[in-house]
Amino acid sequence: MQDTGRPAPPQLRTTQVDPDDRQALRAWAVPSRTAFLEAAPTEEGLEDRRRAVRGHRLTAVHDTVAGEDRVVATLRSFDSELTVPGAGPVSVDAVSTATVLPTHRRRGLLSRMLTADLERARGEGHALAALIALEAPIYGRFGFGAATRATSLVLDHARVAFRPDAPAATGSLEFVPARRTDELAAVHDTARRARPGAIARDAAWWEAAGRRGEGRWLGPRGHVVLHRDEQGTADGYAAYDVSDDSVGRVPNGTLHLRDLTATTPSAYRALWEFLASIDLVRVTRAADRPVDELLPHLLVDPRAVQTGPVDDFLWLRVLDVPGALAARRYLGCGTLVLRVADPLGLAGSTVRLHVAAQRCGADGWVCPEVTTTDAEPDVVLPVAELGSLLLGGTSAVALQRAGRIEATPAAAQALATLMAAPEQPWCPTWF
Ligand SMILES: CC(=O)SCCNC(=O)CCNC(=O)[C@H](O)C(C)(C)COP(=O)(O)OP(=O)(O)OC[C@H]1O[C@@H](n2cnc3c(N)ncnc32)[C@H](O)[C@@H]1OP(=O)(O)O
Repeated sequence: MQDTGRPAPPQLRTTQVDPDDRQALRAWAVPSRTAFLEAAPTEEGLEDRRRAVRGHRLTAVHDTVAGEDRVVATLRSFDSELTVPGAGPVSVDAVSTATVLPTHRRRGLLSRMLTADLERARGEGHALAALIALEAPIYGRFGFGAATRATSLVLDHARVAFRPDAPAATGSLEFVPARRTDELAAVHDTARRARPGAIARDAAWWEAAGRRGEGRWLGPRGHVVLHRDEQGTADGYAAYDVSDDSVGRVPNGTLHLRDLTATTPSAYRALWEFLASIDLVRVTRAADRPVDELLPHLLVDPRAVQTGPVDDFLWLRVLDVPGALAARRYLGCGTLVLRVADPLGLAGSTVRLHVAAQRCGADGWVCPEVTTTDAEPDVVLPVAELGSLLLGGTSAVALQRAGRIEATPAAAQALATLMAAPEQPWCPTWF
């Protein structure tokens, strides 16, 4: 692994924080919230945090400030699962809470914490690491590439009419208490296993979701509505908060959709139809929705749904090139030699990716053969670009035209065809 070139001053030391050590957790949480421009945690907030991060790896960098030991930088990571095209979930090192106090910025502390975590993850056999970037220019240098995108949407309820050929809304809907999350978790788990880009939500995530309040998944005025199919099995849910901006006697409510997950098109339609029919509400606003949202296709007037802006969401870091390429399945076929360059020296290698039609499964996805090779490459690319390509959300043709990968137009097209996936990758979960 390359050194960052900027050794931390000797008085800085790194520790691992036990979330059950309340004093250590507070010392860790306060500077991270300062860096995120948030207030120091309340006792209740700290307890929430403790529950959410139990079992996670919490790194703290300490400095001596005015004679006192202070945490000046933090990083959190945990083992999770990420769904890849055609093959379901694979293990991933999920990285979060990368913060450095403004007094200690640009001394290489993020570099030190992040490279140590990536090296550990690779050593433990993870082929991938993932994070959600607050600022886009930071993580490319660490080998992360933007792999999923998300968009906001506004639905104008007055313009909603479903097309006659839209899937019928069968089954039933019911409000469920926020704390009764078992069926919601089961619906989400089924959905995320089928959606490239989605990561797992653990029991602590759902436990937190079950508690209402400002800034939580379900705000103080929020509701969860559960959809069941005709056999009574839960197959979709929507969680939303509401606000009322009525002036005088003209109703002007807004529904703030926190989460809508469905495992069938019928449940999906039923949930949107329900939301659009709630009295006193004029619009639904939602953030972090998929860029290939189904809803406009179901409506007589697709412009009832206004989308944008579109932003990157999940960033992927390949830690093992053959492992990452072999983890997913492919719909095309062909053979390409890829030379992957890694600025941190963790995963650089040259591999032959061979996808043969006769290895096609019943579902059409093909299991690849991936081997290291000394052959001349068809495509030379930085590891960050491989992270962007892996889930099928970015086209190799675009990266070649932008000068970010070296390939002939024909080789870029062949790689784009191999990596293509029928759905845009989407991660609906902040971590
Ligand atoms: C996964 C997540 O947790 S996303 C949240 C990230 N955290 C935040 O946004 C909170 C506020 N910001 C911070 O806490 C810090 O400024 C951090 C964590 C972003 C950066 O920490 P630092 O210790 O200053 O980073 P470090 O000194 O290791 O810099 C590494 C490189 O990234 C660059 N870099 C760091 N921050 C930024 C930035 N905001 N924009 C562009 N480049 C940046 C540095 O210039 C440096 O590049 P160089 O090696 O070419 O000189």
